[in-house]
Amino acid sequence: MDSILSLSNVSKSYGNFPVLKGIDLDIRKGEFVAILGSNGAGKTTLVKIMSTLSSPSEGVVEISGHNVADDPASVRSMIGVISHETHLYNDLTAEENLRFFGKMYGIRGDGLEDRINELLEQVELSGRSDDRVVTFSRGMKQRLSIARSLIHEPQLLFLDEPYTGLDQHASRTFEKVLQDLDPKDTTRVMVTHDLIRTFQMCNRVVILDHGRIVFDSPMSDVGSAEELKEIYISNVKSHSSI
Ligand SMILES: Nc1ncnc2c1ncn2[C@@H]1O[C@H](COP(=O)(O)OP(=O)(O)OP(=O)(O)O)[C@@H](O)[C@H]1O
Repeated sequence: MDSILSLSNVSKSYGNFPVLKGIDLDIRKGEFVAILGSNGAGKTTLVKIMSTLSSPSEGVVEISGHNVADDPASVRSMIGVISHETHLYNDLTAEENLRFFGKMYGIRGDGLEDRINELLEQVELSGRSDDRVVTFSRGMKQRLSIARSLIHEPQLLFLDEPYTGLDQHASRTFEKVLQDLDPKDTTRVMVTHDLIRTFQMCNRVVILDHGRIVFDSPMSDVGSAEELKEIYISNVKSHSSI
């Protein structure tokens, strides 16, 4: 399969403190990659660099052959990001938020309205489409943020602990949204601490420890969630987060 995301010798330091150290990673179209690691391992920093929200101190990031540093605008139209920050406007309604982001990506007319309705239904917010986001609970904001990230049908979706704030029902709804994405159309990279979900959903696992990749394997080579936990523990020097 073709490569969609490639990192060569990517490093990042904050002042004198190195957070990422010489990361080489190649992600192929259609993969669902989990990035695991303990608190402070550098996972969010890595995702921010992959998704153009932060620049590396050294190294090159390419998305579909575009160098992210030279051509961030082209790259942004190809990617979606779900993180702790919802990037929603509190004073706009759910529908107005999605319309705003859709237009930003150049989607217009009936196509945009259909897409908004489809996504609101998928994240089970159709009944609240005309309510302002300021009246939403945290979990509802997170669900709308999921719809926002998918409005332009991104080829590459980054998920940084996407289950934060979702209750059991909303987590299942979200899993269904994720599973309904055709892997041919959407490559996924997810940071998570949830080893059971990782084992069930992802087809590749990358473990980061102290800013380096210490394990990278297809999930088909991992026998069970229990085995994944053992692999995690044996590869991570401090494992307070599991
Ligand atoms: N803007 C910043 N300025 C200075 N240091 C930072 C900044 N952002 C992150 N760091 C530091 O970089 C290291 C890696 O942080 P990062 O958020 O990438 O970790 P993480 O693996 O995502 O952790 P967690 O599991 O807790 O979310 C931490 O030591 C953190 O304190």
